[in-house]
Amino acid sequence: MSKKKRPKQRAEFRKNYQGRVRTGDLTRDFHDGKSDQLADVRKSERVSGKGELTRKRTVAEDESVNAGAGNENLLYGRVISVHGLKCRVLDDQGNAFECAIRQVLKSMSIDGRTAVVAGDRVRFRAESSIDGMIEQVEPRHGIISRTSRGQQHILVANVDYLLIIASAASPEIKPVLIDRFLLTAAQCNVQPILVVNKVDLIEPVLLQQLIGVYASLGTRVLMTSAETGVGVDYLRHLLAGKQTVLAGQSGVGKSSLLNEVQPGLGLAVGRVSDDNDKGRHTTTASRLIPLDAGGAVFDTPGIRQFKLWDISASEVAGLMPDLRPYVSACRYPDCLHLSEDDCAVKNAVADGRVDARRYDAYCHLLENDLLLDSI
Ligand SMILES: Nc1nc2c(ncn2[C@@H]2O[C@H](COP(=O)(O)OP(=O)(O)OP(=O)(O)O)[C@@H](O)[C@H]2O)c(=O)[nH]1
Ligand SMILES: [Zn+2]
Repeated sequence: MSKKKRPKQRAEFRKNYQGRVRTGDLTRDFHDGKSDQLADVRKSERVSGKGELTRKRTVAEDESVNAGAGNENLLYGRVISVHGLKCRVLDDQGNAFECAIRQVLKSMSIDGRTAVVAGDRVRFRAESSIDGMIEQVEPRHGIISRTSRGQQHILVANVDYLLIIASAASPEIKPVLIDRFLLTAAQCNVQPILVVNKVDLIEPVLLQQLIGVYASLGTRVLMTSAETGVGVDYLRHLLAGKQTVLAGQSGVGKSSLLNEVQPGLGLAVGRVSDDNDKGRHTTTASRLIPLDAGGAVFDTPGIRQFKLWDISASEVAGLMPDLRPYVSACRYPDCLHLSEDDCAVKNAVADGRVDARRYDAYCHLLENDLLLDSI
């Protein structure tokens, strides 16, 4: 085989391999947090030389050999963060490695920046106890991204849940922030979970109306207290085996809740300053927190407070499940449902088919987040 033909063949191998294996054993096992077990299964099948899995894996090995290295000694890991050409990777035992990216992976991506992204499941070669080389990247699902100058920039991949944490008090609950995160979840096709923490600070009945609105949209809503432990068991149960990204402003209790979900984590907890009712961003670096029950929580400052980067004003109503049914009935295809005549969304609000508070939320999002930016 001539050297020139190799990249094409590799691409074909990759295509076949991805199509047949990705949605099956590798990805699922990772989500179940059973990669050690999987490694054992593979080892035994390698010995027996039989079975589907062995055959598929051989293709993968060929691919790696083509890339210039065998993969018997590759470790599984998850990328925590990417800094230029280096990635910080956590292996399945929780050891951290600084990894470079194999050139062939870089050249396969159209945009060099997305060859490897935070959240990626990778196989890498340990070159010392702290350094390594990423050889393979598993296919992605649940991508949270933004687009800048026409290019998609992935912030984190392989996300099952966007955990939107708000606090009932101190800082006070801000529905606008919740709405913004919900839109992002809808746009990225990631399931949102709304957690209202610090319920020990108020009469829970005061939250009933707000929670009712979100629950009626089909959003899962939990009330928790890191202080008293209310709702923590259920949260732990939900997060088990899933890849979760945290969102929520500073001081709402993200670290405190995680410390309760997994006792012994010992994450630093900040103090909400009295003067402005804001937290202080105790946590500034990206972190990946593997959970004992499988899965992991991904916490990165860039995502916690993100804005509506990629959503245009005309898309918002279509991303709100209660407004969506009326959008296509509008007279003008580019209707913003604000001041246009004979607007189906406004008519639905007028006769009570859409909750007026939700329409207010819609106007607020548009006016504060989107229209101002574009003026
Ligand atoms: N009363 C009460 N206080 C809480 C609760 N959860 C957290 N706190 C307090 O709120 C403050 C902020 O908590 P953190 O866990 O640091 O909040 P965070 O969201 O991780 O903040 P950043 O790291 O700045 O983003 C601390 O003083 C916590 O003790 C709760 O359920 N009830
Ligand atoms: Zn309209």
